[in-house]
Amino acid sequence: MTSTSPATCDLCDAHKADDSGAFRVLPPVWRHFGAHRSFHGPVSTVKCFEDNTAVKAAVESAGEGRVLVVDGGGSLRRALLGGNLGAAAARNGWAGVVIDGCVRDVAELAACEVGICALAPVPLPTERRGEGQRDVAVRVQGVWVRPGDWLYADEDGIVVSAVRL
Ligand SMILES: O=C([O-])CC(=O)C(=O)O
Repeated sequence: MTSTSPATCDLCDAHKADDSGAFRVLPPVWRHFGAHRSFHGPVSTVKCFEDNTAVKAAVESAGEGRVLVVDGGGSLRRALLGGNLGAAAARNGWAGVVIDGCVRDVAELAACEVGICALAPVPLPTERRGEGQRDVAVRVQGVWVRPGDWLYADEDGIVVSAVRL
């Protein structure tokens, strides 16, 4: 799955003149934590803040090759995904998880056969209060990402498109 992902640089070469908003490049703030450094797929979203209830529910459901984009409000205080949820994402067929927020269990995540991008590691987990929204339009680092968009990630960065590229 991952070896066939188009390179983000090639996608940007092809779409660099696209000013329609259909093709978007996320700001370069991401670190890779999963075993897959190149991944792509249609987007499903979670919007939450320092509560990973909805992230847990999502990665414990069938991923079907999708990329879960988590708008965590950029919080650096709590980890929205760790080794258990990373393993669940891999087991349930998610292509990747992109978290505008933090992760933990870095060594365990490195062994998860899935793409995982986040801002940083932090060891403090969330407290689950049942909050969070699923499959709403989110803003990730200032860029709109919508369910059904296509996301492409590799070591050069992350791009999002309204259509499959
Ligand atoms: O359960 C959590 O909140 C995060 C975590 O540590 C894991 O996924 O293993």
